[in-house]
Amino acid sequence: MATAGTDLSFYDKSELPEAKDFRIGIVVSEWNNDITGNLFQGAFDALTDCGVLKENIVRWDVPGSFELIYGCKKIQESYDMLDAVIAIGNVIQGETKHFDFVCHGVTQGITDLNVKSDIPTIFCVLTDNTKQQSIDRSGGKHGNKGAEAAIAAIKMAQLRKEAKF
Ligand SMILES: Nc1c(NC[C@H](O)[C@H](O)[C@H](O)CO)[nH]c(=O)[nH]c1=O
Ligand SMILES: CC(=O)[C@@H](O)COP(=O)(O)O
Repeated sequence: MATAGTDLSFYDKSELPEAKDFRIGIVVSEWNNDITGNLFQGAFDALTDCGVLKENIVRWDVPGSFELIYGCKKIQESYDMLDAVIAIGNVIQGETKHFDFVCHGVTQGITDLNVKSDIPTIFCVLTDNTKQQSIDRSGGKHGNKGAEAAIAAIKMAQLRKEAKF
């Protein structure tokens, strides 16, 4: 099922766990910062709407999506009590194959983090053919993928919490 026809911002709070004690790290790429800024705001607003305290959300910025890998690794090492991390980026196809390598690299890197780390890292990286597709998915007609990522972060933090017992 494609994003088209869905609302990335939709969630039902009644279906979500208590989130007031969760601590969330958010690493944001500066490339296409108009888009990533909207994704961050969507994530932040959804997290706080679902009960996460503002003081329990920490944001780090990195130059580009490829640096999300290192940033997400280091934020986990720097704050040893995080319950989930959200990686926010926006990669848009240019003239060359660089898009393919950045997207593959970020995907593999964040996958590796989820394998090696005890803290879930949520993949909130838009990999779009056009700027309009990115606009549509960061608060436009398809909603905000940042909100979707926030809900995933809460659910995975709860899964991790329950898995400890
Ligand atoms: N073209 C985009 C990039 N490119 C930069 C890389 O992510 C990386 O910062 C650079 O190769 C240095 O290591 N990054 C994006 O996030 N989005 C793009 O569209
Ligand atoms: C994803 C990228 O690095 C890309 O946007 C850069 O553009 P170009 O392929 O034209 O160099």
